[in-house]
Amino acid sequence: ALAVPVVLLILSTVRSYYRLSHLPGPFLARFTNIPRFSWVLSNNAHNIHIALHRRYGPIVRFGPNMVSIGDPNEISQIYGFKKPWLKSDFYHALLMKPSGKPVPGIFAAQDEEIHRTLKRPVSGAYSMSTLVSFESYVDSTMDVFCTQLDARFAHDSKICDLGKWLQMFAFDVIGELTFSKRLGFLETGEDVNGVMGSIWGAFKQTSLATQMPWLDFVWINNPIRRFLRGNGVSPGGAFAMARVQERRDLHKSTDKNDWHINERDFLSRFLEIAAKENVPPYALSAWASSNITAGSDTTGIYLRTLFHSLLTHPHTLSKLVVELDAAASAAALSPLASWSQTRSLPYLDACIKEAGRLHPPFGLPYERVVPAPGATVCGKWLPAGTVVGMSAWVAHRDKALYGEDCDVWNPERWLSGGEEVRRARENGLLTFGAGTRSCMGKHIAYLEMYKVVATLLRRFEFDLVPPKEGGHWKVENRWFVMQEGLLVRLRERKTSASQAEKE
Ligand code: HEM
Repeated sequence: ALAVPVVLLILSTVRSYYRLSHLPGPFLARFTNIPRFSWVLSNNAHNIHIALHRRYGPIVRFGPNMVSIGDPNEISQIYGFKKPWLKSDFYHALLMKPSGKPVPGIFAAQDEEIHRTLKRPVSGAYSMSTLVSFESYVDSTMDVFCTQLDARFAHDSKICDLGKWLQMFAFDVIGELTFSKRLGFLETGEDVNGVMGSIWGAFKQTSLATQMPWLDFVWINNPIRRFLRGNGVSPGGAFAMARVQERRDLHKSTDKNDWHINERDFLSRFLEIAAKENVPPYALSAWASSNITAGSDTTGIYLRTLFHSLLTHPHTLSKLVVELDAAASAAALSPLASWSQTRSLPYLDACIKEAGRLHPPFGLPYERVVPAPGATVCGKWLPAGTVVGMSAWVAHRDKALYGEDCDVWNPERWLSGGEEVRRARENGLLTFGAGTRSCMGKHIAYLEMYKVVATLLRRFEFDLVPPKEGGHWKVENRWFVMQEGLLVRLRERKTSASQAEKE
């Protein structure tokens, strides 16, 4: 009786082996997903992926049905706007399943119809033109951030875990923008209710399931394990839903017929849309929680890379500080830097681009499915149904595009080479994804980052704490490429502006 399934298994393995046998790659990966699962388990998948592409070339077979692409020229075919290729089952593993059943979300939706239904009504809220209306929320959080750094660390040589504080800033900004309420991390200096810890804990498991989506059923979301651990909503989701309820109660208790209870935060926009338009019941929670999960850690990781790179390359830090000081002396940069002021600082812009290139926050390929009848990618035919993906880490280390020194921090690369080269380099960036499913929060993330980097570097001086005092820089890839060990000592800078303010 066992013979039939065994024969079927052998036949299907042989068939899947031959479907893509014309592609190079590690031998075992032709038969099983275990290698790519183990790369993620090692916390170092991004570096393994880069090494494999350097060995085998721009197209590498990562699994029986998974192919990784490294050539930035293929971005438009795979992710383009014309006929977008659908997201693979990688994303199924990421869907929230509070009671076992997946709840659709903008980020992870595989079905184009569901994605459109969720995205269309709210996309205007994320556009460049809406951005300025969110600026005051970033300002109020930056103000708290600076006050806390000043009070806790600037007056003695106490060690500050700047990496943790940048992450807390990124979460609190999103709380402000979305709900007009910070999560309270900056005020307390702590991960209130374990929101940050629980997201990272979940990613440690789901990142593994993305490589073998059936694991999600047999292990992570196995009904027996779920029963044992209880259903429960994540602390981040609970925070979001509590804010929605609060706002609804407030709305009921006022006679106002609109949702503009306090300015125009995201929640007021979401509730207004949900009241006017015919949207599915899960839409509101999908919108309210996606800002926290997609927009907080990502921005925190990006900021850590930026500060770590500047502090380990002091000549680039000095150059940036000179640019900021010159702008301030020309009255073109306020103590709480404004978005419009920071947009005209070319070296700041180059540093921000370079941080996103060198250490993109997402560290696994963005997987898509080749549509019928198949497609030629990097000169090789891929039959319909093949899963292909590009990792930003691999694409951003394309030597032909970014230069021989692409493994190291060099903001100057964004200021040299002429307009055409710069444009091609920008188009090769996958930091925020590409095409129809690219990041909706990109402008918001830039708004936060340009402002906070300029503000902090004008106000404080930072010294890295050396490894012998605990400053061990450590990077762990579980889809988010998290860092640890950005420890600093800081003090207020004696700029002419701060002197004048004191006098
Ligand atoms: C530096 C910070 C950020 C980075 C690096 C980043 C990166 C990305 C990437 C790579 C994707 C596409 C992933 C894929 O194709 O699988 C994405 C999608 C998305 N991001 Fe971001 N993101 C950032 C900040 C934000 C912020 C601040 C928000 C919200 C306020 C946000 C909301 C979203 C949403 C809703 C999507 C799904 C879009 C769709 O599928 O249509 N992100 N992000």
